[in-house]
Amino acid sequence: MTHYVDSEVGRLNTVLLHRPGPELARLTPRNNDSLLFDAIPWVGRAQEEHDGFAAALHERGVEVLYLRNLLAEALAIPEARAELTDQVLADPRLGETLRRRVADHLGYLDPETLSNVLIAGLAHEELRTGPDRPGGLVYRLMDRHDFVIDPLPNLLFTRDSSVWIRDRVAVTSLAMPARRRETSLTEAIYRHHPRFAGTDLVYRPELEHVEGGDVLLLAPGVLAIGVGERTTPAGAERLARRVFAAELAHTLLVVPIAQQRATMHLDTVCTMVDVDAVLMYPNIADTLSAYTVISGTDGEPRVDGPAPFLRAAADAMDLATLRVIDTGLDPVTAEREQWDDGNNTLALAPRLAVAYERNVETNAQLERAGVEVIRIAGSELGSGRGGPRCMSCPVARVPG
Ligand SMILES: NC(=O)NCCC[C@H](N)C(=O)O
Repeated sequence: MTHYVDSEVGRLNTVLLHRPGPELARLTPRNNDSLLFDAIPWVGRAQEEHDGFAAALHERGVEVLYLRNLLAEALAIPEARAELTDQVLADPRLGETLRRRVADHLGYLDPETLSNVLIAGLAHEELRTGPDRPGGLVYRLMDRHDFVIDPLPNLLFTRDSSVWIRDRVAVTSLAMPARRRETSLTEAIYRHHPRFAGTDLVYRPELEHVEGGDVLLLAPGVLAIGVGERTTPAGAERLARRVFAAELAHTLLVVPIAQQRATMHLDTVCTMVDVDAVLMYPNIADTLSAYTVISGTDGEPRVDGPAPFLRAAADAMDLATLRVIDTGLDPVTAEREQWDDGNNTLALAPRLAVAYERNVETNAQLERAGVEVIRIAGSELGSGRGGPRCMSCPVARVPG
């Protein structure tokens, strides 16, 4: 099995998705902000929409791996099980008594049920306690709406917790507390699942913050990385050092983006739809800049710039120009469609992209520019503020 990704647009062979499940049913008006959702999704409809997304990929010959299944399979391996339960039990909120109770509870679960609990979390009332099984002071003082193990509704956005760069995987370091535990699951899958035996990790969750939505593989050997609300400049520098040391890339473009929710990741404003074309939010196309980082002869990253992003990218990619397809014909439409993930397309091959159907103008722009658009429904999926690219982690693409 070849796991290899060196571009955004090489024909997609294998992708990692997460079909949303009970973790979405944990969202309430009390917790949706801290869990990074803008609304309370209708779970059944979100699942239907996600199945539509997966079916569109299947129809085009893409192998779809589901994170929930890989996790359950990995949890059948004792080391993986021990690591993941220890990690949950290390939560300092628990205290000794509750920690013992949770350990008992998890100890009885089969791998599939444990996988579901690690994803959906454990609610206060789901933990069996009683005179013979006391929860202790911490449990007594918990609000019944609190979670003993927090749910991971953003696991849906598999792009962010790991990124394949050639034959290595970067397990990222997520910035938001609500998402941190996601990478313990992805790391366990890559380290323990037989399918990924022998895969080297080029980045790890304990390093400086880097999120996958900020990493674009512009061309073989050329990465762009957004720095803003999530990925930090220190994270970008660390990733540069690691990919240079492993000879996975020769150039990394560091792209500052506004530190706000609408532009939380670089892929919310820019995705690639052809080897020489990006779909880009027009309100920033002319102002986006990039620092070009290359590996110096002494191994230290050498930094040039800033320069306009489109110029720096074309130079690094050895192109005369990088074509820009912009989202929306007027600034208001562009702003609305950018918010609804119009820019966030997933390329299945050059000039073939999956996009949310609701972004009518953006999709028409893509078609005018010669890109075939596979439209999917996303009214419920979009409540987490992510589109087709955010919801997919390419594991194998035809090399560029
Ligand atoms: N690459 C992406 O833009 N992913 C979308 C992440 C959305 C999620 N609710 C978050 O705030 O992290």
